[in-house]
Amino acid sequence: MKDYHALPARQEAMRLRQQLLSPAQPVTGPHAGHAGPDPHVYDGAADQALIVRDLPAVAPLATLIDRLYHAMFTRHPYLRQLFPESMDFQRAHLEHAFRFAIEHLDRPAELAGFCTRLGSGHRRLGVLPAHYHVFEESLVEALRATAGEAWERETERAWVRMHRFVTGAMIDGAAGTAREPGRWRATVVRHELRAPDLAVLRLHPCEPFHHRAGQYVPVQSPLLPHTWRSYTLACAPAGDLELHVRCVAAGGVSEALVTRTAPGDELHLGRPDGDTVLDDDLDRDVLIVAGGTGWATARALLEELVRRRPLGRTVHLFVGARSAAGFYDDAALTRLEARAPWLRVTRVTDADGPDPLPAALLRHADLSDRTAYLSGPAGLVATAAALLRRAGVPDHRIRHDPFPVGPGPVAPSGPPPAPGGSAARGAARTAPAGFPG
Ligand SMILES: NC(=O)C1=CN([C@@H]2O[C@H](COP(=O)(O)OP(=O)(O)OC[C@H]3O[C@@H](n4cnc5c(N)ncnc54)[C@H](O)[C@@H]3O)[C@@H](O)[C@H]2O)C=CC1
Repeated sequence: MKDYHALPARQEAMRLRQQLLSPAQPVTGPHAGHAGPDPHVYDGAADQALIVRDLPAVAPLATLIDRLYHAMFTRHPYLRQLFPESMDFQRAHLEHAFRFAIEHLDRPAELAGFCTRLGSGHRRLGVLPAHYHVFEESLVEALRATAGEAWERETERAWVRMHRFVTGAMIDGAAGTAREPGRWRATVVRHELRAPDLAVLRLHPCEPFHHRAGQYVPVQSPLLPHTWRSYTLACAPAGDLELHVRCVAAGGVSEALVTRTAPGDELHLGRPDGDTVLDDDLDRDVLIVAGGTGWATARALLEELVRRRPLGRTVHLFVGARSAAGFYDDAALTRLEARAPWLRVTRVTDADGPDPLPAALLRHADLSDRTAYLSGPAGLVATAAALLRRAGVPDHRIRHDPFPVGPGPVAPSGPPPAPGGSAARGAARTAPAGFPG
């Protein structure tokens, strides 16, 4: 039955992909009719140079994006219903996605890999390949309206090629996962308030759901249609799922999950993602640094380590909270400690002095020869990553999730603008996907 649905979806994706990449595919306006980029020979560096050169003509990107959405919803009003009521988060994400694509255009293989994953994840949003064409028309309209008379058509063609390159990879990603559901349903089976602003939720997936320890998952509550936020799953794969959610602001998904969700409610989950996972071969000691609800990642990794028994290896966990009461899941940590003789735990609170987690790390004699997993507030992750790099840990052995979306300059090449300097390249470090909370 699943195959029955997967086949037409795959055929439709292939047809639209071919159409998008076809030389005969018209682009709106008088300069229509250029070839779309072949992903294998695409000269992203040349397009990047053109786009970056003429970026001031379409700046600020926020205005360009306003015009793009305006054009899209004017031409196709039905598309508005695919988006959340407030478009603020969406606009910020799209701006970040543009910056990310432009910055990575001179590394097409890396960009394509990222977009393939993004496309798989976008299936949960109900995005169809046909929507990408509508988006392209709206993009071109917005570019022309923003740049005015001075607009270079060659630069426009570079934008269109970039868009087609990105969407081609996204369509491939969506087609490659067409056998999976685009989203999963999960029932809340337990909801515990561990602090007035912090809840631990236990979820029972209604369909088979596969993730790896340390990955995050986009979550949608029926209380906020079309709004998704990512949370790290605080468990190794073993049936039910656990989320640790701190409510940071009113009106968002976190508030809905903490204050307005109860057992019996149904949530939607997107495809799990993230590279903060254990290597297949545990070939060196492990260091885990977790602050606040970043403990969710640490707990998942530790559960997996207990299952795999890292013989001959040690694992050192540095876990931090603002105060002793902030160790909201200490019973679980104590249980894990009892089962793991190879585990050493250092608990710190802000009463231990300024920047207690980084300070505790510095006191730890040897940081160099290990694989490190970092999770929690972005400032903490950036500081810890910088300390580890200074201690000689190579980038590919410093694992953490992408930093939250934020504005930044578009640079023609080099690493994404992560706080604390260049970041590990094994995974996307600043990314248009939602940052797990
Ligand atoms: N996969 C991941 O990386 C995950 C990230 N998070 C993020 O973690 C954060 C957790 O927030 P809370 O629980 O409110 O944490 P919190 O603000 O209560 O801080 C927890 C610990 O981190 C330390 N810390 C905070 N900011 C720091 C900084 N700039 N530099 C050095 N140390 C710092 C504190 O001293 C404390 O020990 C949220 O922003 C959430 O989005 C949460 C879960 C998973």
